[in-house]
Amino acid sequence: MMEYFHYRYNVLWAEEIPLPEIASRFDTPCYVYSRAAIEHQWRAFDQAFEKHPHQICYAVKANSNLAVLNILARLGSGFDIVSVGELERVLAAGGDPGRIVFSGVGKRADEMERALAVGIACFNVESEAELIRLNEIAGKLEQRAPVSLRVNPDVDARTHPYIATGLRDNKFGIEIDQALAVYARAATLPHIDILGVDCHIGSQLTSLSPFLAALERVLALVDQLAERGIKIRHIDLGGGLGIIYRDEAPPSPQQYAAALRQKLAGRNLEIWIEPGRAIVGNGGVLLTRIEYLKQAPQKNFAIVDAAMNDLLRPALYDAWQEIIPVAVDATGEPLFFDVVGPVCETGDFLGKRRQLAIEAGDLLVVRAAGAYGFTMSSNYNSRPRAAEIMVDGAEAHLVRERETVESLYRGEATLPG
Ligand SMILES: Cc1ncc(COP(=O)(O)O)c(C=O)c1O
Ligand SMILES: N[C@@H](CCCC[NH3+])C(=O)O
Repeated sequence: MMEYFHYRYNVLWAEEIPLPEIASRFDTPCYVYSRAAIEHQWRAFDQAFEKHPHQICYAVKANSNLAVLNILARLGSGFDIVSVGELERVLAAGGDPGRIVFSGVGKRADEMERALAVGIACFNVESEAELIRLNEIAGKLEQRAPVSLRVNPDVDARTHPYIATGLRDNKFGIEIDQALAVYARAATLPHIDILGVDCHIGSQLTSLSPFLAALERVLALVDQLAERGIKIRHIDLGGGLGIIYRDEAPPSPQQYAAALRQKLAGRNLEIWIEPGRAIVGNGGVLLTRIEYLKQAPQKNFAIVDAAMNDLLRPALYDAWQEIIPVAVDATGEPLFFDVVGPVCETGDFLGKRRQLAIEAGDLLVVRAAGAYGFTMSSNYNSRPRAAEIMVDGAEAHLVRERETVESLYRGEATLPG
């Protein structure tokens, strides 16, 4: 009798829909998400701040599937966006514009206009030039733009260099030493309303100390601003709390929130945060089928139907994500395999040297793929993007169709003549 994979340790899937059933209904590769897991994580953050005034602005870039956004909107979540595309997705999913913060170093004029028109909660402004542009556009619309300045606190997040954002060398934010001057300028601008101070130091952080170091610097700035008559209502500490992929031991949302609450005790400051990965990362898997096994004296390959275009993290960051067979009745000797996709790049792998007892045709899951999985996927090698499935109790819903091959060239043209 075939037993079906279901989740172990840190993931909370109440559901037990057999993944082979999902694969045969929706085909592979596909992303499978759990509503229960996503809701559980959002609530964990929300409850952990207890009575301290707070706002959880989920970072849409981690997973922008409409069903995911809708689940969070129904919980009353805020959203952190970085483009007008993300803004429209949040609105389409029923998100409240009054709970949206807009981050990013390169906001275009049309993006600012649209965000002002729908009445977002706050722009996290990343440079003086952006501030000036926002003031002009808000003026044209006869509005005042709500603003935090994103400061770069020069704190080492101790994460992969590609996803560390809070060091002086990174492109993000305004150097904290210059922040006072930029706030003073902002205070003179007629169409800018100063609300807060923002920072985000990086992603997949596995210890509290960089968050606390950044918060201390931000609080010192808040005090200096108060001395100059500039009142700050909230601090936005960004996202970045890490998850378990392998053997990391990140703080829980409870530990994280408790540490922040302690630092903010006695201050009249709301805390806003922008977690992405920690809300959805462990709420999703990538389901893929083995096309071929290729065994050689030196090396074995499991060639699967998902590839770097579906899940880029291993190729881009050398990220390790657990890969396990769906069926747990495997017989046969486990061997070491590189699990690779069909894309024509040597860097196209999902995992290296994984000990697996598998056969061609078997299903595998890549775990912790709910964040930065589908959202970083591409059509490289003209591969259609995978389907996305949401498991909700005893039901599995198709929440984004697999792309068709025809959709890959819709809107393109050959030259006339
Ligand atoms: C400004 C900003 N906020 C929030 C996030 C979300 O980060 P994470 O998914 O690590 O929580 C990011 C990405 O690192 C970001 O750049
Ligand atoms: N895409 C990255 C995280 C970057 C976060 C965006 N600021 C990852 O998969 O880990």
